[in-house]
Amino acid sequence: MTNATLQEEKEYLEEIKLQLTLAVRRVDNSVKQFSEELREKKEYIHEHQSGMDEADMVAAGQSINRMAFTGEAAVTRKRKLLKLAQSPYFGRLDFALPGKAAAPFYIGIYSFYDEQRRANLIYDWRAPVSSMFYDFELGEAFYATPSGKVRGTIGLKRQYRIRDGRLEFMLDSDINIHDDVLQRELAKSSDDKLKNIVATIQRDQNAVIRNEDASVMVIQGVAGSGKTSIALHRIAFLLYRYRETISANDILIISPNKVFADYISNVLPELGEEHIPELVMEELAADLLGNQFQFQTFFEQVSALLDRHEPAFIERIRFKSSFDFLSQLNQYLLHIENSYLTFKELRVGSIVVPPAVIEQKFRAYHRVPLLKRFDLVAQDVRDYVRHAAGRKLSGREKSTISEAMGRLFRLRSVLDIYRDFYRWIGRPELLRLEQGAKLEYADVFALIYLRIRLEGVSAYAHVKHLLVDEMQDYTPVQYAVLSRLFSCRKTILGDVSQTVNPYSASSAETIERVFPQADVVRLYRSYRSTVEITAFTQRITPNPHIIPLERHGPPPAIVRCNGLEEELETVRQLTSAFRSSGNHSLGIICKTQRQAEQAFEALQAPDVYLLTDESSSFKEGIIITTAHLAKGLEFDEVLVPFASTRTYKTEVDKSMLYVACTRAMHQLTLTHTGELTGFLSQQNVAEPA
Ligand SMILES: Nc1ncnc2c1ncn2[C@@H]1O[C@H](COP(=O)(O)OP(=O)(O)OP(=O)(O)O)[C@@H](O)[C@H]1O
Repeated sequence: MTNATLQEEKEYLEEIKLQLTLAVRRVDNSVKQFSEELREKKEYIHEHQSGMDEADMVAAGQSINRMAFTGEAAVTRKRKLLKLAQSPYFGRLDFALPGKAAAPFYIGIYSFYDEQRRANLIYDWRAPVSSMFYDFELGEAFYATPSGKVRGTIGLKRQYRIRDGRLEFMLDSDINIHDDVLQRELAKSSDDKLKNIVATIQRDQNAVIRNEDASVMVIQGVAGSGKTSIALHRIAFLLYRYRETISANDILIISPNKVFADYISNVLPELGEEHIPELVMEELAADLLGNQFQFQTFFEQVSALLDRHEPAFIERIRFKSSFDFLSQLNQYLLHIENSYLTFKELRVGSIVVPPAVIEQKFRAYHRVPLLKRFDLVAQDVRDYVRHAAGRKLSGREKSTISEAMGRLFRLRSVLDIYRDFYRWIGRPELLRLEQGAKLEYADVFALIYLRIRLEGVSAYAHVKHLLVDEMQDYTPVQYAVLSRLFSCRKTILGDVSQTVNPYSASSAETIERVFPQADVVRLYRSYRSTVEITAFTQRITPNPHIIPLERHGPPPAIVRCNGLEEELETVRQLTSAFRSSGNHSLGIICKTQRQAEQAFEALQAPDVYLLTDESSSFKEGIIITTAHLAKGLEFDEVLVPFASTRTYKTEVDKSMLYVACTRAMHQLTLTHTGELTGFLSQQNVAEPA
């Protein structure tokens, strides 16, 4: 790149910054004018209140609201302009239509339209033309618009990093997409929550983000492949593409816990979108059960599995996480409808209602959920009797009819029906419903499913796009519930290797059985960890398809200690070493909550935070937590204490170890007392320095 080019680009940047400053000034002026008008209007109303009738007041109120709304829009615009001024664009494409001269397109996080020049100075990364930045190198290219494909040639593709209004570097990319820039981005340390990746979105990721066709999109991607990032960018894309019909409030994110929800909460605002409503699975469950039942949470279920190896408990979970369970529930629903109804003759005064009449009325409502039909049939039978008798019915006659309809079906409540299901399949031992005890987590969604099928639930009909993260931890019955509650488009993502409960893990294939129309995308490139860390984690749960990005760092270390005291002292030392390293975040990830508390006690420092299932926000710096809660998060450095064979021995333990180790970006250390866990063979492990 020549100095002249650099000079030109610097001048162009200054010019854009100037235009942005002028635009900010214009917004400021208009805001000032608005508030002035608003003040005058309010004063006017105040003074003339007595002479105004109701219609005048309503009109005045509306005009104030309109002004306030316009004022808010101006504030949002100003915020975007100021953000652009820090980093106006990250890419440029020179694109020529056939037979025409090439024109530059600068691409940034938002678009910037200069009203004075009537020109788009910056294109939003989501604009149709910007897709070529991610999809093509130099040469022939095209982009799709709602009215068809536009073809042409890319003559130049340039990348920039502009921070605080200063050009830090720029690169012409004529070979492969952004590898250099991507490397630089990934090598940085993270001190914060998940960030936007607009400048370095990869081609396969872009295809997922911009997919407009899939009604259900399932993304199965290895650890660190950018699933969560992509899903959030996809939401931003959909909000832009369908801005006339979808707003932030029409989207729902189902996340595994509050900490995760907080961890991902920055990305959309960074992309200029509002905060998206989110629900934790358990909140959804409580809502759907009408807060009638106390139930075990997923976290408690997993903790119970970690604490004790109880075959009957495992068997219950395993069965209720199978696709077969869902099929049997469906069969049972058909069965009760066909076999549990007894239609008997009904006498009301001198009128006889034959069973066939009742049955025919009942069957006519086959689209209505079973338990909702009885009232409707009762109404019809009342009409029938009234008609036959040629008079009004007494209160007592009406209740005779209602009671008789209630006796048509021998089970009263959804819970009774659920209990009966286990008798029907001949496995009553699979349901543990002790008086006063909490409902087991594995039963929660089965009960909800029956409730939806038998009583109908119409909540959440307003949602226009559903995002489900950590899909591996939800079972077919949970997906069946989601499918019935949310008829909208869905993006579902996760990694079956990162389950925290191997007895209830769902793979993309399982989910496809519930959503046969799903488009399944698989991502194998891993961006988070160094090659050394990825190679290490592959020893726990191998995946021959994983492709780590070529980025190197120190090999993971395993430190053997002589006794608990020494191990805790080692953790203390490693934490001190972290404080003086260049890294910004350290995750000390344990298997159980108890171990996390123990490590926390031992460290006792003001800059160390303990994250528990009660925590509601992500903290920066040094965090002690469990693998379950660390799922989905990442840290510059990860420390896994107690990596002995005593701690990590079962299948569930292995999942935890894999999740814990895959959280590390640059550095990973494990400590243990006694024999090292069998999930890590000793070979290739570097001894600690
Ligand atoms: N195209 C990209 N450019 C820059 N960084 C990227 C890109 N794709 C992913 N990353 C980074 O890789 C890391 C992992 O991303 P993310 O957490 O979205 O992955 P994930 O697949 O959801 O991970 P996991 O399943 O292991 O929790 C993040 O730091 C993210 O910023």
